[in-house]
Amino acid sequence: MVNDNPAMIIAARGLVKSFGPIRAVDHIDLQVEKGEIFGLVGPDGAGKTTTMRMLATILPADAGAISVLGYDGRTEAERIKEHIGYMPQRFSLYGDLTVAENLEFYAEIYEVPRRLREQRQKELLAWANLSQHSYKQADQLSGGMKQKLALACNLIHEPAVLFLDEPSTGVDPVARRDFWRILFRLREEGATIMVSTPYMDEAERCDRIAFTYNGRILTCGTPAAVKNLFRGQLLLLRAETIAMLHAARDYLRREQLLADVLIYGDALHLVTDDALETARLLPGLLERQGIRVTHLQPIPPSLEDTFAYLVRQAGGFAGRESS
Ligand SMILES: Nc1ncnc2c1ncn2[C@@H]1O[C@H](COP(=O)(O)OP(=O)(O)OP(=O)(O)O)[C@@H](O)[C@H]1O
Repeated sequence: MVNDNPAMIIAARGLVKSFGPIRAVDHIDLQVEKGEIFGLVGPDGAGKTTTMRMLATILPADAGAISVLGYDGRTEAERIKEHIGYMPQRFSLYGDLTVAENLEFYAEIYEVPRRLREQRQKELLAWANLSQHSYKQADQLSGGMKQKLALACNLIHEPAVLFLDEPSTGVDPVARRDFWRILFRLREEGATIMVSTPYMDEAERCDRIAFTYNGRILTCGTPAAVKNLFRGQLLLLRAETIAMLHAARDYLRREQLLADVLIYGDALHLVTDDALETARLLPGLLERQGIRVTHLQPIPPSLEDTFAYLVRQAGGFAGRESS
């Protein structure tokens, strides 16, 4: 039995999916409790979309078992579809239809009884702050409004479980915060939400996360518990110029003086066994390479540092170069 714990709203065991030679999902197990916001977190190509599509019963798995709301993914996919909302990465709003017409369209798709539609649409428009825009064509909305309308379309049938695939991609930070406020409200109302994201600030907002990489789950837990897995000490380093920062990264990587060297915007994160000793020796060492250090201090690990650490432990490279 894939789900022997009734508190688990979403459960997967041994999920596998390949596309030709590519193993997109490689034996994934996960369990999501009622009322959780659960994040599938990882870089492009990690397998988040494929996992979510299997859980939403849109894509058959090659192997493994799924249960959503106690329904079996193999034999009761139609029941699952009735009770979930699934918002794919490129969710189709109809640009030439108005906001209200889009909601009506999805009410039809989700077979919401006609007598309930008007009331639900009104509530959702108010709830998403879109009431004054209901006459506008979807194409005329801002990115954040489009995203809220897309979410509203997926809530028209009042699903108990929501699958949101990278809902914040391409949305500005203010709209993203706004969107998360809506997700928190949905959680309060009892919804269970699975959201995929490559962004660590979004991962921090989840109740629990699963770090995904190369089709596998590296670890799963609360953001705080996941950060606790980091081993080593971290230093943040800034240099006089960005060119010097890059030179420092190249030098430290070449000489393999540290466990890891990652660039984060205008700073390096240095992973070391002994932060004090590294901080004592490094400025002089870099000075001799013509690199002037302006800032060097110990910092606690972020989720991003922990992800890079876990990928390293798994023998991979997180590939984070956000400079
Ligand atoms: N229909 C498909 N045909 C062939 N390969 C696919 C298909 N769908 C996904 N893949 C491959 O499977 C792997 C996982 O892709 P997936 O889209 O699940 O990852 P992701 O973590 O959601 O990343 P992204 O954010 O880029 O969508 C990738 O290597 C991808 O190229």
